[in-house]
Amino acid sequence: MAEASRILQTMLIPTFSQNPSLYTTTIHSHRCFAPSTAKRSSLFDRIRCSVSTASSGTTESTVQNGVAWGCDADSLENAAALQEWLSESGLPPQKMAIERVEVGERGLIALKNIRKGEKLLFVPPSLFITADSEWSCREVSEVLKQYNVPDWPLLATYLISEAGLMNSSRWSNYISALPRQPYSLLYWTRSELDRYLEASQIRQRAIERINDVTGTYNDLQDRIFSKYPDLFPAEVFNMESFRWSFGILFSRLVRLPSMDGRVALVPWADMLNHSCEVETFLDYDKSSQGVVFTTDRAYQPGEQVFISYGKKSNGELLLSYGFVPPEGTNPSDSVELPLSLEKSDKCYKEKSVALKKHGLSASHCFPLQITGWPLELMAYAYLAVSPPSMQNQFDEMASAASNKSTSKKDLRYPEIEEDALQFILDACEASISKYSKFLQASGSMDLDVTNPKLLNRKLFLKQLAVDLCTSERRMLFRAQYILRRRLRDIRSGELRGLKLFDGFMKLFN
Ligand SMILES: C[S@@+](CC[C@H](N)C(=O)[O-])C[C@H]1O[C@@H](n2cnc3c(N)ncnc32)[C@H](O)[C@@H]1O
Repeated sequence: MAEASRILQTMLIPTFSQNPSLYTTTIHSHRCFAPSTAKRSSLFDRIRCSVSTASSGTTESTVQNGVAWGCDADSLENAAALQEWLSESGLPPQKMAIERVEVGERGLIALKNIRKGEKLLFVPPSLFITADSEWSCREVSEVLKQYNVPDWPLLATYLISEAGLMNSSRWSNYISALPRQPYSLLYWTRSELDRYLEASQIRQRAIERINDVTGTYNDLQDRIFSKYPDLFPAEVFNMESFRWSFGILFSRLVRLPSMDGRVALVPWADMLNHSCEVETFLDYDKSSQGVVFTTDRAYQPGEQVFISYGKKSNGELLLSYGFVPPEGTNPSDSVELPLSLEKSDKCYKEKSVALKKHGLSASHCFPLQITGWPLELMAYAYLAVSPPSMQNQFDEMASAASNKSTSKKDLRYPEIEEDALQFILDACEASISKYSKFLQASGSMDLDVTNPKLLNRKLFLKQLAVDLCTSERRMLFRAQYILRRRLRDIRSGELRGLKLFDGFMKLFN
């Protein structure tokens, strides 16, 4: 599904930050959707439905009245009109239909028995929206061509331009069935991010993303829209419509590996929800000349059909898609652990220089998974604790800490291993206490709210944050346990060594 990181690679503004390590296109599988989960999802979904319009009631200026197009996130009427239009426009008969579902509000359910290994969908290219799609308003497209606007901002502008034309756009049925307010951290206000996601590094990623979207809009506005006010009226092309269109792109854009990684909005295919249990993903099929996916499990009539949006952590799923899978169900889940060099370190300068040479800085985040942590994190820890006498190895350590390093050998410095593990443990425990503080306080948060819509929104965001923080803290607890065990083993080994040495000295004496 949406390859969110690509926005940062193709955007207009060269200063945009990049964090490619966190976004992968590969797919993972897992089991989830136990009955209890489904029950919670439907309750949760009910809150979500009333939340999609509720943010307009917030007092914060960053979330305004939203856009005039699209529909409520669970609307089936618009979805039915979309299905009809797609059939008339060349979508072949399908084995699935759009329905209200337990997971993801609306989704595709099987109408017939679907076998494992079956190809489904067959959406023809005439029904995709890509950077080459024809614009209803030619003049707008001519202007944008002159400025070589990259794919993501171009698609965002395309969507707004077509949406602004309402029924005269060829895509009006598609746009009407899109959520009016996509679930995404783009719609969280700064104080909501600060309040609910203080413990998680996803907060910073969300802030950067919001700034990127705002920066892109400002850049387009300054360089293009303000020069052609008749073609780009402010009532249509404004920050709010860009928040919407980027929210749609982040949650629905597909990268098609078999079309040289081209990005596209694929109506109908983008009604499929994500499951951590499946690995299958959307791609262009050259033989049938359409977007398809191949099922990796069987479905009975009435069951919801899923694809995978990729190997993404719960934080990344929240960031782009606005949901957090149930705890423990996402095998690709990871938490970012922030590490920093000690400012008081005698070699702070030399270590910073070594890190800089390899594209890192004196503070860096590394992903921890329930199964362990990367070699890069250990290398960074070695560097952080190494004494001045090891100065000759700083470069080697910094190189191994950067994921650009080609040699993936497991660096070992037995003389500082204990310090390095203790350094990681301290960082884990500092993080755990932030999460615990938030999770303990979350029970008593927001009770002063009197506006029911606002209460719904706050409860919904808080629940998402609690789910995210619980899953992130769980991985930190696991790392803490492994680190403590390793340290205990090292220390008891040392103790044994010391005792042996003592005994030997006594004998000698
Ligand atoms: C590509 S769209 C899928 C169709 C969407 N449900 C709709 O009705 O338009 C992605 C959005 O679906 C929802 N979604 C997808 N998978 C989900 C899941 N496993 N749990 C909860 N929501 C999910 C999220 O709101 C996400 O932003």
